[in-house]
Amino acid sequence: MSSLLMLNSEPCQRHQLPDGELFYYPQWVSDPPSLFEHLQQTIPWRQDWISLYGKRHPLPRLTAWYGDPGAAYTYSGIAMAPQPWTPTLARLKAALESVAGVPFNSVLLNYYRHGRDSMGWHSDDEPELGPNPVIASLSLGGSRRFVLRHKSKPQLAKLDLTLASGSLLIMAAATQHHWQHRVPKTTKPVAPRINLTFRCIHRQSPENFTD
Ligand SMILES: O=C(O)CCC(=O)C(=O)O
Ligand SMILES: [Fe+2]
Repeated sequence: MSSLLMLNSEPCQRHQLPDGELFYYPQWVSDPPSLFEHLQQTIPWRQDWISLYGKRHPLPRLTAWYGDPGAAYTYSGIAMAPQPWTPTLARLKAALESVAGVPFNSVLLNYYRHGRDSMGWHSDDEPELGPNPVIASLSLGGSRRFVLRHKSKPQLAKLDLTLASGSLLIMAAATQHHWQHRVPKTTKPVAPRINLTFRCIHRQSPENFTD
């Protein structure tokens, strides 16, 4: 697998958002099609469901969750038990830690099969991610729009990015506190896409609470 993971960290585009910070590396993975195919074929993709007003709906994408034992996480109301790191995901994690300068202990993988798969407006601001989480987002396969909007200043323009195959987007500083993001559906024909978001889940230990 090592040939799949020759990684470049230049050039980097910095987007200094009001109340947030993004770094974008358009070509971070050297051979995106091979890494896409490897993950598409070896990850046990699963269909999750959410309950809305008592009715169950399939999430419009497939997911998988890997991480250190104990990095349990609740995502969109779904409790995710992490699977142990594969060699490929462990290598990606180590390389991303050195670019981002922070440790990661888990990764959420999303598989967008076609343009009707999507992710709605949200922030990655669950308490277990801590106050200013650094999130490293790797994209492979079809390019999709990734849109950000400020939560409390609607006068600020949305930031409309297209995440290319092999790109790395790092979201840092207070971005998750002040901004939401989404991957909208599209009626244009698009190739399947895999996105990986590396995160650090802080365990909620009893000594964190004072009474
Ligand atoms: O697919 C993407 O680019 C975004 C994924 C995302 O926002 C998430 O996993 O929280
Ligand atoms: Fe997100």
